[in-house]
Amino acid sequence: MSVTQADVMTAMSKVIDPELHIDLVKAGMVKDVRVTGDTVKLKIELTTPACPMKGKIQADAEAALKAVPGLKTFDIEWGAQVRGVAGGSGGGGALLPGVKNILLVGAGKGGVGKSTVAVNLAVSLAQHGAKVGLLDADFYGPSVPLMTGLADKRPVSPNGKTLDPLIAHGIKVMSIGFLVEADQALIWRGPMLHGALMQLVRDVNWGDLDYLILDLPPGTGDVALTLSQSVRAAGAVLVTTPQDVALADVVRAKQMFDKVHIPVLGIVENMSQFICPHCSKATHIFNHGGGRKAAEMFGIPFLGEIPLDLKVRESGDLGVPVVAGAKDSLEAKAFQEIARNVAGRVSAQTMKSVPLPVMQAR
Ligand SMILES: Nc1ncnc2c1ncn2[C@@H]1O[C@H](COP(=O)(O)OP(=O)(O)OP(=O)(O)O)[C@@H](O)[C@H]1O
Repeated sequence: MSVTQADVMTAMSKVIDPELHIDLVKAGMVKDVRVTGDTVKLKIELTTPACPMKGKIQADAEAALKAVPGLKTFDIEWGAQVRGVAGGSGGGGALLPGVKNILLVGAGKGGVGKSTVAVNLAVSLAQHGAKVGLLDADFYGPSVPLMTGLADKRPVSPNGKTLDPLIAHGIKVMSIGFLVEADQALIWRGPMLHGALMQLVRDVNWGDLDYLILDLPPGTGDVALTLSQSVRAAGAVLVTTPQDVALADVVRAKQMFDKVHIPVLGIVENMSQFICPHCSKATHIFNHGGGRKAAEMFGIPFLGEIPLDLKVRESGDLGVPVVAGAKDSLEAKAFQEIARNVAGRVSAQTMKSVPLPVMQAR
């Protein structure tokens, strides 16, 4: 009994991507199917290199191929092609045609670790193989230059009009902190802030990016409003600390994004517990579970929690994010898992807006 391409496609159409709730064939992930006798070679192209479901998809795809009658061996090549929101053209639209997905990192109030999450998320996605940019739009306290080790560097303009982003830890970086003195930015409001943000978005040579991550100022809706008028963000990640009082801030932040029609991808709980480096006992300094509670309250995903740890603070101050400097630490692993969860949520978001490709069996 000889195996056909149709048999292979039928088998693949039974494998469901658990994040996207759609089968691999309908999602256009199955490519280059070549059958030779009782052997098949094919490529499965995931929607992000940081796919949180790769293990499950791989196991299910292999089981489906093993069940094809007459098929003895198979060889799956794994790849990834990040898709963009806005009907596939990418969330950057006409303003940033090379940018597929714009992700916002926000918080209801300052000091909860929003910049720390934005930097580690960006570096972690790049470590998975994605092309990533990080734009520090926290005009009132830009900390990205310090956290990426670029505090004493300045971007250059090769043509006198646009700026090249700086590069650190595999990501492109731009910050208002590279361009103005800290006390200058503090007084910006309304039109000035709008103008400065648009410059950082439009007049920087971002090039082709899978993800452009924006570190937003805490609390304020000004930046989110400006962005929602010019680009289509794939969604926002909300950072909170676990205490009950932080819940009120998360509610405010969620309402702000709802108002400007930016979907909230999920909540990250930072400083969720302190693990004693001597006895490994967990202490819930700021309580525990507030982020999860907020996520349940809104019916949005809980993306994960980061412990309170000296390494996270020290690595931030040293300009080497913990996912780069202490890859195997508990904290880095927590950030990596959050990055995969975010990438998965973005893929699900793009599926809602991308017309599904027509699969052509060869
Ligand atoms: N999980 C953590 N463990 C230890 N220190 C942390 C952790 N997360 C953040 N920090 C530290 O807390 C301080 C504030 O973090 P960060 O600048 O990321 O917060 P933020 O919410 O962006 O603040 P702001 O909006 O005011 O700029 C930093 O010194 C950072 O290194």
